[in-house]
Amino acid sequence: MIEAKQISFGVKGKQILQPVDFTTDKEEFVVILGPNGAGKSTLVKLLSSGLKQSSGTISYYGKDLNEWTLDNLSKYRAYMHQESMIASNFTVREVLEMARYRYPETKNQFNKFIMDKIVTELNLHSFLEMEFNFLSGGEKQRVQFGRVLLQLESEGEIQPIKYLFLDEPLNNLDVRYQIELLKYARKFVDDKRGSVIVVMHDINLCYQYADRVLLMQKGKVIMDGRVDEVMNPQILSETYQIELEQIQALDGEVFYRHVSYSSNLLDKSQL
Ligand SMILES: Nc1ncnc2c1ncn2[C@@H]1O[C@H](COP(=O)(O)OP(=O)(O)OP(=O)(O)O)[C@@H](O)[C@H]1O
Repeated sequence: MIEAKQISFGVKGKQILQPVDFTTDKEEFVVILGPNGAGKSTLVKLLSSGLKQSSGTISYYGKDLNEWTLDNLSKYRAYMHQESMIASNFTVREVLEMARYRYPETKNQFNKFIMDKIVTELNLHSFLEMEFNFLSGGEKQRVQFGRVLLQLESEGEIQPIKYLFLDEPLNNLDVRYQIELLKYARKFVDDKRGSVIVVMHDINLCYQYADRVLLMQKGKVIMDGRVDEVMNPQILSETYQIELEQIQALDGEVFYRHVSYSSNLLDKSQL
């Protein structure tokens, strides 16, 4: 369980995140959605301990974050950030092996097993021996996703719920790998291995994969609820200041699109 009470963040007198409560106590796929600069990455950094809140408290499984050692916390939550450079010439294999660094007690046999499994499932074989920094943007994202998954793997019992924080993980991925990553993250939740808390911009993919959505605007969480409650087209249109409509296909699939310019949204004299 993660419980954040009235957490906020400010810097040099500028309030970047207004006080917010956030609790998650079951396996769920949570998407943090909102316009650029809304405070999404800031919230994810605070919740994953990548940044210290200016006020409020955060606890994991009832224990305040301040009381956790990094070594211990790393086994329960992993954070994939937006920037993918690594300040050294490590190979992809070394980057992945580093994720197992906090499991010295785990037998090498399990480390090898889990590494082979994730490398195969994410199709990373072909660049294992390449220098990480020479990979393309999308390839780096796939390796980083593998790294955070490896970080959370432990032998035996799955309990307690683990937390996978992903900040814009779809950046640079082609459409195949966007879907594969989201399916993998969804399976992580459905297999009861943990919760996924992800910042993303694609509202259609958000609707397809999320259980719960936190909608942010101007440093505030303006809605937090089930995906179908939050992703009301009127609310989304107001938040993004662009007219969006929800379409239901014949097979029942729901998707969103921008109301076309043939509507009265734009001044046609400018076209
Ligand atoms: N350390 C900082 N110092 C000053 N301003 C900051 C700092 N961190 C974030 N900000 C500002 O706070 C706002 C929120 O930033 P944040 O990265 O959380 O937004 P975001 O919703 O993730 O945006 P995007 O969708 O563009 O990635 C932005 O205007 C950003 O410039």
